[in-house]
Amino acid sequence: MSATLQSWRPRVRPSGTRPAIAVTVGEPAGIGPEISIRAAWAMRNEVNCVLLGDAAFLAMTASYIDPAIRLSALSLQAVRNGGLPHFGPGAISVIDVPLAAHVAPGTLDKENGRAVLATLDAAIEGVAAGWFEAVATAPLQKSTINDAGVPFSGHTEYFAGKTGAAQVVMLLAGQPLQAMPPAGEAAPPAPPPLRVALATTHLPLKDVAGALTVEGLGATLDIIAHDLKTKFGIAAPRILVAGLNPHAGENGYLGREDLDVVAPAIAAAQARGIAATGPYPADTLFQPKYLQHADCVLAMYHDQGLPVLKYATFGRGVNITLGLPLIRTSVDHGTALDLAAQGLGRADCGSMEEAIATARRMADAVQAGLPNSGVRA
Ligand SMILES: NC(=O)C1=CN([C@@H]2O[C@H](COP(=O)(O)OP(=O)(O)OC[C@H]3O[C@@H](n4cnc5c(N)ncnc54)[C@H](O)[C@@H]3O)[C@@H](O)[C@H]2O)C=CC1
Ligand SMILES: NCC(=O)COP(=O)(O)O
Repeated sequence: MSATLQSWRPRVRPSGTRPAIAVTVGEPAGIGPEISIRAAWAMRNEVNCVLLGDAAFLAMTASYIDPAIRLSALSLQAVRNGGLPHFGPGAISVIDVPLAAHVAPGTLDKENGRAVLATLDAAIEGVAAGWFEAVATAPLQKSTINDAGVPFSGHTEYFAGKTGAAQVVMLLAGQPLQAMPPAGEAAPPAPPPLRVALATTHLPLKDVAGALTVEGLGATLDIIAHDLKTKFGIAAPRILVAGLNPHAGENGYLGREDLDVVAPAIAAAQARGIAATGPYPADTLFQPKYLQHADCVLAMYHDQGLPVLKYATFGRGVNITLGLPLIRTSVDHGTALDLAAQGLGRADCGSMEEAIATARRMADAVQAGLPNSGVRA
């Protein structure tokens, strides 16, 4: 990727236009193509979703979903030569990134692994070139990319590597579901959105403790505070930090990391003006009485934070990569090969719609911070 950091500076959105958001359609044998098409079509009046994937395969899929859906295909070279055309909302734009092999829904084929990666590369290229304001990614199958011969642990790490980001943070966010009130009673106020960031991402559990350092956690807290301000419009983000060990280490009797690493990182962040507190025992941290006074929880590892978030919000959650020089959001679920194998119409596209809507809100917040921008978040 040849883009310099300067070239990531977003352009001012022309007034009256829809933001262009790249949507990578993910693993072709999974539900990604279907939920990408459905979400792009449902949201076409607010967002110009540009699908990145195999144009012929997407056209066939769209025709089975609903013959009324219109797609306009472009070649990547045409966009490189002439920029992204300003189509209206009557059709979804597709930039053709051809697959190598026929797709059998539900059945993985490593022959297509590199084509999936090529969609990510095209999305990154398009943001650097100013075609897109953000990227929303449908789920891909990490194992297929590895089977295709490319070591790959996730979009998060891949986008970090390709954009030269020194450190990134995975954050999942969603609106918790509320129980229905008894008949005749008013519903209580909606809870605030739950945001859970991770200090470590796709790492075997045995390696987590060794990966936590005072400096690394400090950089993670800096990224969360910075991006919640600039991309979410939260003026002074409040971050609750979970401990690593049971009971946050029980004063050193259940592990020293909370005393020796987590607490000093929090103290140093506080000295830099960041409203971080903790470490709190993770098992009791996720209670409304704490969460209502917080903008984000920082969990120490993947399965400490994400089961809580997904239990509360599955199907409407969004995965956001902080610390990148671009906006990248994704769904809260995987490729659901089991559903894809059964045919179209089984997958819920709520999380994909929320990923696109979140990317749009973040793009609006960035636009609101640009000089000469008329857009307000
Ligand atoms: N953003 C991404 O690219 C992500 C990719 N993955 C990848 O997906 C692959 C499969 O992961 P799994 O752990 O099997 O999780 P999965 O999310 O694909 O499936 C878990 C269960 O949830 C259901 N499910 C998932 N999405 C659904 C939807 N939209 N509507 C209705 N039901 C849905 C599935 O049918 C299955 O029963 C792995 O390779 C994993 O790495 C997982 C999470 C995120
Ligand atoms: N559990 C989240 C996940 O696996 C998604 O990872 P990424 O592909 O967004 O890095």
